[in-house]
Amino acid sequence: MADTVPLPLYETVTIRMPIRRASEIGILLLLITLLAYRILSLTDYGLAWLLALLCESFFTLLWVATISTKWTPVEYKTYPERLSQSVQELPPVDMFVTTADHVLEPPIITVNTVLSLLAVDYPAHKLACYVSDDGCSPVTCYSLVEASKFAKLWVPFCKKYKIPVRAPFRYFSNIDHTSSGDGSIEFQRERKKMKDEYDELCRKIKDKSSGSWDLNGDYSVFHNTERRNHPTIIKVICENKGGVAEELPHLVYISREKQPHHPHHYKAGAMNVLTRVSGLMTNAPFMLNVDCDMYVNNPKVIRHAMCLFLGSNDEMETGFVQCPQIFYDGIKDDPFGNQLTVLHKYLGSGIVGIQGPFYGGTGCFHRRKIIYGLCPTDIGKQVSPVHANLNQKELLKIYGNSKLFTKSAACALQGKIHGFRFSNLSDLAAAEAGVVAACTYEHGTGWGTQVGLQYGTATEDVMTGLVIQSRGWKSRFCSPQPPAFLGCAPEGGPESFVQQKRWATGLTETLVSRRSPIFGAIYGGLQLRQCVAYLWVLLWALRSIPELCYASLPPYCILTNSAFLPKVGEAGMYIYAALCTVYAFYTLSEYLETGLSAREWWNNQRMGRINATNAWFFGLVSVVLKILGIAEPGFEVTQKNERSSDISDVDAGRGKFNFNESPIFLPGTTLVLVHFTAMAGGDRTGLGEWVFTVIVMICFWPFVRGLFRRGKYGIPMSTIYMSAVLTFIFVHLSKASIGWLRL
Ligand SMILES: O=c1ccn([C@@H]2O[C@H](COP(=O)(O)OP(=O)(O)O[C@H]3O[C@H](CO)[C@@H](O)[C@H](O)[C@H]3O)[C@@H](O)[C@H]2O)c(=O)[nH]1
Ligand SMILES: [Mn+2]
Repeated sequence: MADTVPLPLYETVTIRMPIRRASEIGILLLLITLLAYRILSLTDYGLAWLLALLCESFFTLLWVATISTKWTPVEYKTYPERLSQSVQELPPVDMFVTTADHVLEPPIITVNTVLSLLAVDYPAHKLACYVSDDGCSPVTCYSLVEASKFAKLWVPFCKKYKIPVRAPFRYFSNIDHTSSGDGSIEFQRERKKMKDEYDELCRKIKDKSSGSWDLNGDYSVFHNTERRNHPTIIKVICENKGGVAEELPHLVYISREKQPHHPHHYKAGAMNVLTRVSGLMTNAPFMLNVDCDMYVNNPKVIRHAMCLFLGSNDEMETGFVQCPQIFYDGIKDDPFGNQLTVLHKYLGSGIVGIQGPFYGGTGCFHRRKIIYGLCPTDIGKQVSPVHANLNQKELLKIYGNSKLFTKSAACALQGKIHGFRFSNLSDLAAAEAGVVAACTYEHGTGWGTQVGLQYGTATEDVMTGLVIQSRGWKSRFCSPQPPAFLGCAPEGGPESFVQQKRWATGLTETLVSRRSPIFGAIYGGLQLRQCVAYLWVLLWALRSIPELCYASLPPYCILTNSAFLPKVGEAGMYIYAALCTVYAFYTLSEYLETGLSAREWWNNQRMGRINATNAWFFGLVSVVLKILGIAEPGFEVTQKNERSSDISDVDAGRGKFNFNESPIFLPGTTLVLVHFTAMAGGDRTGLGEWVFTVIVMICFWPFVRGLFRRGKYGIPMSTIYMSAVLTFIFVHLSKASIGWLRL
């Protein structure tokens, strides 16, 4: 019988969107026509006209970057059921979960993520789950110990009945999981038992979280520890000693050493410790990284990712595999614009079609050797690939002073899957793992620069992905149905801003660093269009300047009786109106095509303006302060809430815009006050400026309302006073500028 060729593990699907492309070019032509019109009539108008020209030039460049990024969208279809024909043995995977604060990130959320990982549909003896706790919390550790006991019942139950969602809080919530189980009496009985056991687990965790408890026995190591000052604590909670596929994967708790004056590099530092400890313990060739709030929603996810890794002949094609970030229990119509559905769909699939998706920090599978700094050109070489011909001494310098670890790293770099593996995790935990988790271990080594996740940015994910792609690696996107992972998006208000500000800070830090995509494209292996795609994202914070400026032009014009828009009846007005109309329909159609509402489109447009002028602006400010050496930006963790879908949005007040004392709300409040002042006491000017003012006011409606409310839904008086002062200065300067310009 002739050998049958195994079917491909994945297919590449090119998405064609001719109408979209035509509209994108149409918008570009309108933008260019508008710029030309502005330049030709520059001498007839004043300062406002020139500022508008500068802002619109910036927007046009961004649009060019948008078109380039969206131009060749691609999708992958994976076939995990074909793996058994093509692959003799599935490779091991080390799974990392990071948590940082048991108050902001309640342990039950981390527990659910861990349970969903332990229960994935993959041979258990090929898996190990490592949890990093930057909060050094005995409650988190206790929760994991209790969770591992529950897992002994939960995992077999999930596998026996092919439960579709293996995070218990979701499975037991009111969401319809009718397809699960076989409906038999036996199933009903077991399900009831699971539910009782899970409730008991929740109760135990809640008890420990609410009261103080005697830290004795297993938990005495947490005695006298502080978040920022404690020795390394490593606990092997569960060990699959016999290497049995049907048992549970290893589960290890790690709280790395912290000392007050040692930088710990936030999540990147935690991930690097996880990489090293797991390198000593299991050294799997693939590593999966999830945030504590991102549970596995598709139990076959590792198999889907393996289709992409193992299905292509060239390793260079799949340096890492990223799954989309999708959020559960999003608020209806996405009032805070933080679900990013449309952004991921259109811009995301465009990037997938260039050099592959960015590393998004969670839901990502890496080849271990890539995190160790391997370049695609060095695959298969015997020596360390960071620089060719490294001897043991130089290796120790890059990877740190642990011979055992460098040995394990050398195995990983050379692609020897089982080259190095300890049989007894617990013995090892006491010794070498403690060494590599110490806070001084990285001193003078390549961690955070040459190897591991990158330091020096609040968005270590984007920068690390950029460094990998600058070395010439490509990445792949894994988007199975149902979605691979689901996570928490901030509830809105201040938290959402904190996150946007952190991202804007981190992206700007990356932009101005020596890792900048521009260098990556000139000196490294970053493709030109990939570089443009990175720039599109990294320019977020800088966008705040033209956005603020553009939004201030109408009140400026009303106050000074000047114009930044063509008058009604002039040719320029038609260009401008056509541009706005086509752009609005183009963006609206993206939402409707994705199955989202027009309301969501509007909410996202509005939040786009609000985020850019407030959170992104402060992101920029924090980078400027960092460069001036005044303040170092940190990593503010966002609050996660355990929700179940039966909370109604209205009851919980979700979706309502709330404020706090943070200066982040200053620009928005000032803009609104400036517009009010202009409307009340401005000179006459063109219709366009007035229409624009009304549009800005509608965009910033949450701020307008916030002015007249008190409590958490109102803008604090201190912010309003500050904004009033800024408004006074703006009005004064605007009036004064008339005189200056005449001189
Ligand atoms: O000192 C720290 C700070 C944070 N974290 C963890 O980092 C993850 C992300 O923190 P979160 O507050 O949820 O931030 P998000 O903005 O939701 O995270 C996105 O953006 C981050 C970069 O800003 C990436 O690190 C994340 O992977 C990505 O999901 C969480 O698991 C935290 O526990 C740590 O382990 N140590
Ligand atoms: Mn998060």
